[in-house]
Amino acid sequence: MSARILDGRDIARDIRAETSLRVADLAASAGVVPHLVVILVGENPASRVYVENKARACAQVGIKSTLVRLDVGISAQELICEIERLNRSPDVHGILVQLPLPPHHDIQAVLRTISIHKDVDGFHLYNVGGLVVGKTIFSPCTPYGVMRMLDHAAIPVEGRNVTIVGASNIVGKPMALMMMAREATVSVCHAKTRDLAQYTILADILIVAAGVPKLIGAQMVRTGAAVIDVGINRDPQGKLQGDVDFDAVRTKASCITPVPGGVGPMTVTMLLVNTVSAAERIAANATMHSLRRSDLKADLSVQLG
Ligand SMILES: NC(=O)C1=CN([C@@H]2O[C@H](COP(=O)(O)OP(=O)(O)OC[C@H]3O[C@@H](n4cnc5c(N)ncnc54)[C@H](OP(=O)(O)O)[C@@H]3O)[C@@H](O)[C@H]2O)C=CC1
Ligand SMILES: Nc1nc(=O)c2c([nH]1)NC[C@@H]1CN(c3ccc(C(=O)N[C@@H](CCC(=O)O)C(=O)O)cc3)C=[N+]21
Ligand SMILES: [Mg+2]
Repeated sequence: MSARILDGRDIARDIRAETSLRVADLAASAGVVPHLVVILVGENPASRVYVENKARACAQVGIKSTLVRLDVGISAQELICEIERLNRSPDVHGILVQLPLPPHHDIQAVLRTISIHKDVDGFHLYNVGGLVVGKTIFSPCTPYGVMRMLDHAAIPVEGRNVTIVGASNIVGKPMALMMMAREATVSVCHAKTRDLAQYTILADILIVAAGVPKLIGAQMVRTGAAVIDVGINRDPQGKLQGDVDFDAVRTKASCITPVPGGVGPMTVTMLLVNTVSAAERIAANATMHSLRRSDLKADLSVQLG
């Protein structure tokens, strides 16, 4: 068997085309251009690549994007002030703080400062909690992108065994919650899991987000499984690879995502989708209540919260 390749760039292209139409509608109906602000603290080279990808993708669909670069030594107070300024700005619809942050910042405290209505990463405590009870405003982009890939490929989720390798706040845990919401049977593995293979071999859908090259070999995969590789690992030559031994596993899986060109482009695309949704929600609310600019923030929390 040779697995069908799930092409994230191809699926992303279709979703971006729909997203461009939503951007055009919003301009026509409300005169609003969706605007994403990305905050980058310090000089992490990997973060720079991602941030550039995001800016390029925004431009493609007509979303305005602004990069706010802050010095690595910025204080927690200054960072929080900057976020509060963006929360109040009526022409900003999405705010993303690129992770990781320098170690002297309390990431949860920073993320909680972002208005829940502009939290296009879905990382605010409110949106994380919303995932548990089925009431999020924004779903986190990577797990949301994985769901959209599976749906696009008509891979059923309900009642299936889903194993997730990796339990981070930004990928593994929200992925597990989204899979539970779709009535999958979910196992979540992490670095302390004993005998990883006994869980991976059960999976109808195996999702890997550990950051360990070639963690998953063919012998760990059930024949006919769908294998989703979230991992991004850069070798010393700068070449990207995932967490799955692609050449070995593709002979056993029924479908598999490549790296690059799999989940990565979907993540960026879901950020675009969330940013347009944010702009649509804010524009609708502004129209409904004819808000004065200075009242925007307070009113949103009452009317939409
Ligand atoms: N394609 C995309 O769009 C994105 C890709 N990524 C990539 O996905 C990977 C994971 O990212 P992220 O979740 O942020 O990473 P983290 O480092 O925050 O989390 C990694 C998780 O994997 C677990 N883990 C580490 N080693 C093993 C192992 N040998 N066996 C089983 N589990 C293990 C860790 O366990 P423990 O909790 O016990 O430490 C942890 O839960 C990275 O390669 C990252 O670059 C991330 C975001 C988006
Ligand atoms: N606040 C925040 N939100 C994030 O969503 C976030 C973050 N911080 N920190 C880092 C991780 C990582 N991440 C990726 C995004 C795009 C690709 C991507 O586009 N990958 C391309 C290749 C990119 C390349 O060439 O390096 C691909 O897989 O084809 C990968 C990884 C988002 N993250
Ligand atoms: Mg197509």
